[in-house]
Amino acid sequence: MAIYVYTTEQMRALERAADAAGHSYAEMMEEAGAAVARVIHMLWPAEETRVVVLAGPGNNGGDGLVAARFLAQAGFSVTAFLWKRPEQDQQAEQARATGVAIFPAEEDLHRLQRAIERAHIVIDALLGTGLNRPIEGTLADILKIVQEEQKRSRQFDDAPLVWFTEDPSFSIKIPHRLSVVAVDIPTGINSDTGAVDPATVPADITITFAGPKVGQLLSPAATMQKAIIVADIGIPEAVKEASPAIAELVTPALAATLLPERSLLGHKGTFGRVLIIGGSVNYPGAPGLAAMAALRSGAGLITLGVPDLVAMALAPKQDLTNCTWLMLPHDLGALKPDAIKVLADEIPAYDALVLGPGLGQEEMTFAFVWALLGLRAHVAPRPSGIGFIKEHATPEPEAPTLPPTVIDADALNALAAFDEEWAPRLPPNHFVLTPHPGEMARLCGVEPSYVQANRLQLAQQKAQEWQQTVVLKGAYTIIAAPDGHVSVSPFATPVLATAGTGDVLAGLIGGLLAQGLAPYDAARLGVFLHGLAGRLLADEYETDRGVLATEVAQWLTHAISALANIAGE
Ligand SMILES: NC(=O)C1=CN([C@@H]2O[C@H](COP(=O)(O)OP(=O)(O)OC[C@H]3O[C@@H](n4cnc5c(N)ncnc54)[C@H](O)[C@@H]3O)[C@@H](O)[C@H]2O)[C@H](O)CC1
Ligand SMILES: [K+]
Repeated sequence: MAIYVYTTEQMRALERAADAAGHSYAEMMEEAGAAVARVIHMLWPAEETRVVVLAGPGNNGGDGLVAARFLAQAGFSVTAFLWKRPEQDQQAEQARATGVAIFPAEEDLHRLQRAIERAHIVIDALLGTGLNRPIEGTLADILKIVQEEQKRSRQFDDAPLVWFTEDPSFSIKIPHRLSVVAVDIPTGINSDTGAVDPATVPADITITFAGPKVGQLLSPAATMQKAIIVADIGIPEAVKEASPAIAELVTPALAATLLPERSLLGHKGTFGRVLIIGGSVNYPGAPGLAAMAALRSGAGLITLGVPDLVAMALAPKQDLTNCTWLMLPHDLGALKPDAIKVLADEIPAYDALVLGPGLGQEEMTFAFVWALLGLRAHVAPRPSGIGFIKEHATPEPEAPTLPPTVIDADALNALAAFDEEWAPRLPPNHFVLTPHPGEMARLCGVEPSYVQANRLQLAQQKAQEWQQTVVLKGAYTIIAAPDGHVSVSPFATPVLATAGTGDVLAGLIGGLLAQGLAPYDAARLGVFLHGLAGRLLADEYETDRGVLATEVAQWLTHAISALANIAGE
């Protein structure tokens, strides 16, 4: 079952279409509330748990009251406070009939405060996607009460950011006393832009309906939600497939379908050869990390094309004894255009290339990148002829035809530094560009803040303009295809925010390209496995800091195994 990411308008259209197809609004609300209750019941024991539901004027409040009813029926002790919602409201009446104590919030904030002080769970059902103005007055007062109590009680710091469907594959950490569970989105988050009202209370668990709203995945909203669970509210598959969405979420099920088949009769040639080109004196480790990841991806043969002194430093490293080496011409440890001569003969033997990790930003290295990509013929420095001796001009090698290639790190900076249009000169749908926001900003000639504020749209627009797959890294990494399709990674883990993890991702995608995946699919699967490895490591260490990029590379094998198990289910 595919999960899509929606704008607020797309979500409303989807609900309209579901309603028209016979799945009424009332049924959707019923399912939404039931899902919230189900998740809570899965994680907390009913008998000992006191729940306070804060219900607002719209459908979000309705969902909350449906959840209140199901929770009361399951044996939880439930109190609901209505804000701007009549007490005779249908959902409130039904909840009351099952034993939910209901009070108007406005009239007695002290009672509300006392209830929250004694509660284990606060359900935030005040506002959902209907937010349309700044939060003030009583609503701000209510949220302040929750926030203060949350601060007093919480152990929030290391809880990992996770994303999963209603069948949780990862642990959720429950803060010691008070947890905040948001219905659909935390109140105050703009579901389109990701803007956050200062009154917003961060949620430990957000249960979002049908699919994530795009704003949830953008900054700063992404930081206001820890675990996000996508709950099915019964919208028929056919309606979902026919309705527009802004992106697709890379779910475990989707990633599993992308795993390359493995023939029993395979040999190392079957599984593809990857050539990693990078490295410089200042960054000797980066190509090594890419190679480790390519090895772990299942590719058959990995070669590192690096300056010899980088090879000396890397060759003894444990995993890298499994690689072969290609020494490339360099000046003081920086690759130079002459490297093309060596590469021209070698490249036809490879199924994929990774270009960039650790290259450095020397002018001659950029010239090498341009020449390799066929952007500009390499002009050899003229030998200083003496006297009458005739210059013997060696013919310049043509830029070799490249296999599918990952362009990463300083190779992206080389593209950004190219003084003409590079995109039209590259064969279309042949490259995966893996910029982080800073590199993306340079490539697009905009500020990094602009990239972050427009992540999804910018990646989509540029992938189409450049006719290549773009992986815009960061929390909820975006993968955009040349044909306009966009996928979003479900992972937003700080584990991966450490030096070298980008090199690991580049090598991994390269390894998947070598196994025959198309650029967009290699990128989607690579980003997923990379995030999953980080997630598994965070669970293993029970912390989301201090994990090394080498470990992320090593754990790719665990990630692949976990995913293969999902695929086998
Ligand atoms: N996704 C689905 O298929 C389903 C979603 N459901 C839930 O419905 C909400 C959206 O409901 P809606 O009634 O449109 O909006 P809200 O409940 O968020 O509230 C709107 C309400 O609040 C007023 N308002 C907006 N901003 C403010 C503000 N800053 N201060 C005060 N008042 C404000 C506005 O004027 C309206 O009166 C969605 O999130 C889901 O939870 C369905 O229930 C199931 C199907
Ligand atoms: K909410």
